[in-house]
Amino acid sequence: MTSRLALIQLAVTASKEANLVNARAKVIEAAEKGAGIVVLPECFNSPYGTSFFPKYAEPLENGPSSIALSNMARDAKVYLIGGSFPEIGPNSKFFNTCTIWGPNGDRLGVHRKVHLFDIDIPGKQTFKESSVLSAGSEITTFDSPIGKIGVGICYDIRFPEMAMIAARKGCIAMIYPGAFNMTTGPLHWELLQRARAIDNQMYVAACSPARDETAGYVAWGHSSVVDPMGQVVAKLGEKEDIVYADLDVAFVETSRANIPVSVQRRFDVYPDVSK
Ligand SMILES: O=C(O)CCC(=O)C(=O)O
Repeated sequence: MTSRLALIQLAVTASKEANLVNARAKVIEAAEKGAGIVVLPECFNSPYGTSFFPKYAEPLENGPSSIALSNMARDAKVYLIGGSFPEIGPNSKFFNTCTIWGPNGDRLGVHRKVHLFDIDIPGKQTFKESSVLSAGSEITTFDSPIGKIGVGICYDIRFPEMAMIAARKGCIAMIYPGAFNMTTGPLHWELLQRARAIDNQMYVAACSPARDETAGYVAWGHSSVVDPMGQVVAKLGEKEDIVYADLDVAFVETSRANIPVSVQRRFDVYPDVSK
């Protein structure tokens, strides 16, 4: 069983309306090229930055981005992992939120970024999402025609537990809308995808916005797909583009059977890794 995955490395602008129009055109193009599962990047409809989150935030129910994403998924007849957008949620709290849509336009899942991006590499990259955002607290999976798929957002990829739990719940892929930067991108973007893929013998894909050198936060780009043996099977440069890869469930099964680490774990030795 296979399905073609498309990652849309969208050129995000300051105009939410223009971003939604561009995203729609690209989702339809990906579907015409045979994609059954389509992914948009983190903050696909707004610039990425704490000052932008409250300005661009919208509710989950009947906000312009949710309506546009539902229509895109329905009109293109695809499973759509709708990147993320700043959400104004319960008690007026802000979240970095990914919505997942089915080919009939129904919402299949919601992932609120669990691990907020708070880092400080002096002189290079400082960011504090927690100054504005609240964190989600759920591991998110949804059912696709080729099996369960897990969803995280960007910094979530640094936390192996999330992908491991998703894999142990039966996921065959983890998909991360993300926007690494010019410091951590070259160091860790691909390595983390390959690490999570090998840890769990699953496909891992990460979808970035295109690089905009004029933006306050410059995204690394390089949206890519890694297979269950840890090989990079598709990778973009930094410009706006779409990359495709066929997800093959049989390859997940063979990888897990050939190197059976998932059934060799010694939970008797490490029942709780927090200790
Ligand atoms: O982990 C990183 O280096 C980057 C994470 C990030 O940009 C994000 O979570 O939005």
